[in-house]
Amino acid sequence: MSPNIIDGKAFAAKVREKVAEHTARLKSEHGITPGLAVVLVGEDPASEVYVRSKGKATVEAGMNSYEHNLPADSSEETLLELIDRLNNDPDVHGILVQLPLPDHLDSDLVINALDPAKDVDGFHISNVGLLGTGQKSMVPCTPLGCLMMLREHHGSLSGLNAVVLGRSNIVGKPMAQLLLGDSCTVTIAHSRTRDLDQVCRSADILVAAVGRPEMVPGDWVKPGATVIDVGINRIPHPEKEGKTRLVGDVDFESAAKAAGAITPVPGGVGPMTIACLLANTLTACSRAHGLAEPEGLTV
Ligand SMILES: Nc1nc2c(c(=O)[nH]1)N[C@@H](CN(C=O)c1ccc(C(=O)N[C@@H](CCC(=O)O)C(=O)O)cc1)CN2
Repeated sequence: MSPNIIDGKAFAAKVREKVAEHTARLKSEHGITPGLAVVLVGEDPASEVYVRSKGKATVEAGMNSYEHNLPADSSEETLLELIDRLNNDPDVHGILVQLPLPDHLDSDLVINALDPAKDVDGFHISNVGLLGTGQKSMVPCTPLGCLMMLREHHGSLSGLNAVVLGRSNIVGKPMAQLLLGDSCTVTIAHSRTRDLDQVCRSADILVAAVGRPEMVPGDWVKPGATVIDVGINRIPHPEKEGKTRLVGDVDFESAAKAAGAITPVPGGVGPMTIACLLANTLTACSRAHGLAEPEGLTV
């Protein structure tokens, strides 16, 4: 791998190894096995793949995995009943509802029905508020993974100009909070931002999370900047008819020439999302049992 590429796959493998070591210790010293319940509603093919990967990674880390697949036309009541059961199950330390949910279900209502202590996605309004006020919370997996990679690459982030392109509740907003927590000067930019190219060019750290394929060209990247590409976009393959190819929100080829460091897609942020889900499950389990939290696996 080229020297300026941040290898998310390798980084995620290290996080997963650390989680597995801590999990083994929890078992041998305390007789506790962390458990993660993943709820999937419907048959969205991408979501099915992610849920399978999460289950596999959970078992590989030595944790218990509980998968709940509900039909696409499930009622809100059915889903809320399941969440209530999982909230009250002492063997379940983490609960995740795979997104997006089918349109007839209110995602905010469903997420806010989770016990915040088991909300390993960090999407519950209590966790959002705790993160925003700098208190101990469950931290959303994708931004947490980005922060871990940035800390590893830079050491201290203090005083750096960070631009987060995208304002979603899942990535953009929590990412900005985390960078602020590490004393960056943070700008949240979006589709309505004026002179977006210049704003991006001011960034020492540029996090692209807009969900628009290859939207950020190389000449928006300040020479030497660190670029974190959160985008996962499937576009038609240029050479293979009927096939698709995965690209980020950044035009990798041109951006890699300007950047001091850059995450690729695939193999960058994506694998860290699942690694951080395991880290959050371990954190939730340790907190539930009043045990010391594993170091370096949360903020
Ligand atoms: N409840 C949640 N729903 C969703 C989340 C989430 O964090 N919580 N994030 C995304 C999907 N996601 C996990 O759920 C996810 C996306 C991508 C990857 C990943 O490893 N991507 C690979 C490429 C995989 C491929 O070939 O398709 C990569 O980038 O290298 C992991 C998890 C939406 N829903």
